[in-house]
Amino acid sequence: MESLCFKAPVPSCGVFFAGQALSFRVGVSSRGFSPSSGGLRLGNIVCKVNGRERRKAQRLGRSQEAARKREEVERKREEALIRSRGQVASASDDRKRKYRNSENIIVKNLENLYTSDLSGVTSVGVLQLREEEEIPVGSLRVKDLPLKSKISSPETQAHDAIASVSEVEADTRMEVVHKKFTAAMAEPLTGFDGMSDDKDMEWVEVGVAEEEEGDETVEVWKGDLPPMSPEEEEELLREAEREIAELERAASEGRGSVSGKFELEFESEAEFAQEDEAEEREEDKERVLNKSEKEMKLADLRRLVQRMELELEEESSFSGDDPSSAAEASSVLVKKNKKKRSTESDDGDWEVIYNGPGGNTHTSAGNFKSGEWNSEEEDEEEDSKERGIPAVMRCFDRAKIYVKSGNGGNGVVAFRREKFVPFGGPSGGTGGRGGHVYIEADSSMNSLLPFRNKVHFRAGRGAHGGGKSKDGASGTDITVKVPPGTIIKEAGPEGKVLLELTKPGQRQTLLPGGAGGRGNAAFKTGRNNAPQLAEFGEEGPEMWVELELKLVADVGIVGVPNAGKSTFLSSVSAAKPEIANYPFTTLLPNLGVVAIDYDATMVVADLPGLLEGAHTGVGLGHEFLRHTERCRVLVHVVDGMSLQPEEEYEAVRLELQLFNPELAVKPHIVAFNKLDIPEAAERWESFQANLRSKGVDAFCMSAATRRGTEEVIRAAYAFVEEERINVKDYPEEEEQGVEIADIVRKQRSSRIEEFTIVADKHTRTWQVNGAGLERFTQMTNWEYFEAVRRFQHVLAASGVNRALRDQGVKEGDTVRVGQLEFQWLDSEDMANLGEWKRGVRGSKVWPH
Ligand SMILES: Nc1nc2c(ncn2[C@@H]2O[C@H](COP(=O)(O)OP(=O)(O)OP(=O)(O)O)[C@@H](O)[C@H]2O)c(=O)[nH]1
Ligand SMILES: [Mg+2]
Repeated sequence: MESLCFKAPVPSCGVFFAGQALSFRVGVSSRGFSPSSGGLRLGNIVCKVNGRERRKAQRLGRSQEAARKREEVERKREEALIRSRGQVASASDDRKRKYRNSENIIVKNLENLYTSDLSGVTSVGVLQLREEEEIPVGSLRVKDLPLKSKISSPETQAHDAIASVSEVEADTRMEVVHKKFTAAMAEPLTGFDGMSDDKDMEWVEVGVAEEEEGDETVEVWKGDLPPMSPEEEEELLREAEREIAELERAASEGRGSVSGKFELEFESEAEFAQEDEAEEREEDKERVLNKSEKEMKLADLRRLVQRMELELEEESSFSGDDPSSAAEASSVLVKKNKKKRSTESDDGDWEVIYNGPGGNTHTSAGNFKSGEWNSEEEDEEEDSKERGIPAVMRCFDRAKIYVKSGNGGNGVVAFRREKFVPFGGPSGGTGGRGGHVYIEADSSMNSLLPFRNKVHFRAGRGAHGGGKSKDGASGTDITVKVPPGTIIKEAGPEGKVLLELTKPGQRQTLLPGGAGGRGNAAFKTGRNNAPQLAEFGEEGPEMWVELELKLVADVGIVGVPNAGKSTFLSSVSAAKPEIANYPFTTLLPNLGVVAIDYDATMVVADLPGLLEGAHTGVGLGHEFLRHTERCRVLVHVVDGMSLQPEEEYEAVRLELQLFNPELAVKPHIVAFNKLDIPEAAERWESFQANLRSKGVDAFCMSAATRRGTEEVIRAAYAFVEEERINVKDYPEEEEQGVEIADIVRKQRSSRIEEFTIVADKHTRTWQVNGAGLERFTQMTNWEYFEAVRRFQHVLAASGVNRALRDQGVKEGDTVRVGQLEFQWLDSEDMANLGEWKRGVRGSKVWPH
């Protein structure tokens, strides 16, 4: 918003602030204006200090504060003078009165401006608001600007304005004067064309009314002015003058305040300083107090935590036979898992042992030779704190790894030098290709836990070519071993599935290694029989991939915690999962192979228990249900000791459905467990009847005594067989995945003519994108002149130069191809390449 400023010879000049350039708005909002920062000022002008001045003021610091206080005194004196003129009877804080006062001052000032001798006025200033800092002042400093002819004779105009409104009622008169004034001033402002120097500034006192927040216009107070006789006015003036004189005396003597009608105050600078220091001390004391309080609180908290930890330890040492709630068990769980021990034998076998509550141990074991296994207790603790579940559970079936295939070896420039063989010809060999990254399903692995410790997999780089036409050796390939059932995805939220390894021994190329760079022997042609250029080896691609394990099992055992799932698995297979009488004994899925009739086998997976609300994260959540997705049949073990087995059954079914509707339609067998216990046997009849009414046939068994388990297994096997016939073996899933190696190969063979140009006209940068061109740029060895020339030729032949010219590239613009940046030169003569032409063939020195 533009603002008005005036320059006038100033009949009654107000306070001067040395060196402060201020800008203001007529009718500026009073937002940010606080009475405490200066109170109601003469005329209530709200000003904004421009940035430079504000910074200056900040630098001035304390002296500025002192100056402000001096201004305060001055201001009060001004106020006293005004009041003494009879416009306001007392120095009350009443807002309405203040308002009335300021409005009157506006009119007064405007009238002054019009009626006073403005023959000396040479300019009208317009200042722009810059900083959002408002300070109230009573006077304005304006900038010198050429005054338009319209108000070059302000005397007559002002007289006219006053004359025309003299008959109007007193209260509306203000409005009219104000309007006229604004109209008169509006026009010259449009001619504003800049500001002059500070030294040309002068001061004028112009009142501006305080405006209500958000209100656009200046409010004009309407009402009766308190009538005052000339004698009263004079009396008031004399009184004010007396007090001012007294105040000045007090100030010169360095005394405190002067109490009178206007309650003026004055403090010497020394007093200011003293007061400030006292305040600071007070503040410091407060800070110290707060600090000690905080420390006390912190110590209290620490004690509380220690006590809780002790309690937790006591709690967690309860006997294994004690039944306890799920919540208790899971709270103990995290604590107990800290007692992890992991070992690794020399031949790559690994074993992780968890000391569960009640003295039970859970063991996971496997073999991997590619990865190193180290126990990282502290890391795990931190992880478990972060996510609420032990890291080992999170890392069981998920991992994120980095793979990079090897770079190709560089080609070399060499010539055959042999006695009696002049001009032996080029003999620079080609670099070897970089190593590939393979991925293989290893049946000896059953989790992705090894990837907790080894994340980066890099294949070896190809050896450089040699003289005598020797090609470099290929880089060493590496194989990332994963358990069967692993899905390999691109990292990221929308990562595509790249591969799926389901069968043991299945092996795929994940990333092919970079090609070796050609040596100069490869560039020999009829026209150039002594080429002096070679290529760099191609960089091997790198990427982050996410691994996700879905166990490959024929049968999945589901059910609530403590139903006897692990007991069932142990009774039907040779697997030895942890069995204990508390919920969530099983934290990671266990696999077991069940042999039926000697020749038929099937894999059974025992999964961690499910609770109602698992999909919202209750208990261990339903994360592990992912592993049942590949199962052909589900065995639902129902806890016979449960008070309401039917409801329990329904809850688990619902959780299955919520996780994946496909799971709910999978064939499933209901096995009512713990039939050896009389209470359970009592419930069996009603349970069976209940399920039958729903069309489900339930089995009953006692996993502990192995009674009835065979029937369950046979029923499950029948389903498995049926499914096997329906779906001939595993569907060819690996064919569906996106072969990343194919993508890489395709990119490599992409043509250099296929490119796009992205122009940033602002920075004059041209980005040329194209897989073929980028590969070519990366492989160009800039050490050789011929390579540089070849690059230029390729740019021309591929149409890049023409396309850039068509799009308006100019001399000096930046052109980027892949990772390289060039400057565009219009001349065809290749500028500094001229050096090369002067017979520096074969030099490896760039002509800088
Ligand atoms: N009497 C009797 N007890 C059983 C039977 N099956 C399991 N149990 C007991 O039930 C308790 C829990 O058995 P688990 O096999 O650990 O149960 P789970 O379903 O694997 O439990 P989570 O792994 O915690 O989900 C153990 O104390 C078993 O001894 C059974 O058929 N009869
Ligand atoms: Mg279990």
